[in-house]
Amino acid sequence: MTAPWDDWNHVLKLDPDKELPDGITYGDLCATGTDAIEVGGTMGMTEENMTAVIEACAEHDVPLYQEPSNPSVVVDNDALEGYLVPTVFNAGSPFWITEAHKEWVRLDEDLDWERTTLEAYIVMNPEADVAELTEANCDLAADDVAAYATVAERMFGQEIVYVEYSGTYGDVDVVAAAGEAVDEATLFYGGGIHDYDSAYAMAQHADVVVVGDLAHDEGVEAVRQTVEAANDA
Ligand SMILES: CC(C)=CCC/C(C)=C/CC/C(C)=C/CC/C(C)=C/COP(=O)(O)OP(=O)(O)O
Ligand SMILES: O=P(O)(O)OC[C@@H](O)CO
Ligand SMILES: [Mg+2]
Repeated sequence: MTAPWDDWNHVLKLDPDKELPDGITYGDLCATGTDAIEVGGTMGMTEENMTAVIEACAEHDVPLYQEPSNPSVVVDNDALEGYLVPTVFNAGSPFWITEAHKEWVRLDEDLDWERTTLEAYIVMNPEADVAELTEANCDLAADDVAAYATVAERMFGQEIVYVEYSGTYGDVDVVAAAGEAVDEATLFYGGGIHDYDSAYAMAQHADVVVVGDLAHDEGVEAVRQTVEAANDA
């Protein structure tokens, strides 16, 4: 069975808690050629700001996914293609591995399984909000990350493995090791991609590169270059 992300090279992650650069619209960002948009972030998420970004992107022709950071911000919106729900494999607290998910299932009587897929995160930047929140053990060598990727794919049947360096550019050798380790799963890489070369280098090893802050800090042309690199790699 094929999933949409099997065909993706590039994802744009928009943070509802961050502004866009002056003169740039969500429509401009949707038109960069990215394969999909994920709406999410760690801090400052609300149903209201999530919905505002989803609605702003809805009229543009790009697949739209919510990446909820906790069960209370999951929004029901027809514009969404689906939900990409993190689980953090190297979290220090089980809340971020399965407990938040248990609460979601307990409280949501009508969970949309058809449109819900997990992302098996391996969080690598100790300075990132996501690392602090989840108390992630980021002290991992390339072989640790590769082994986590295998655990995610082979033992937990995960479709998406996500090496997350949010806010900083990662170690290419680590991403390469994860790339070697996965077979059927789709490998996402995110963190610090800021131009053609940084996107191209990671896209050599990851199936999908995720670009976040660049959209908020630089804007359309910079994002477009990362799309080009992801497609060239
Ligand atoms: C069960 C449900 C519906 C949700 C739980 C989902 C889980 C386990 C979330 C934990 C990890 C998390 C908060 C993911 C959000 C996506 C992410 C990693 C965003 C990047 O965040 P940062 O760049 O660290 O934070 P800011 O950009 O917001 O500062
Ligand atoms: O914001 P950046 O550093 O591009 O990271 C992208 C994404 O992986 C964040 O979850
Ligand atoms: Mg961020």
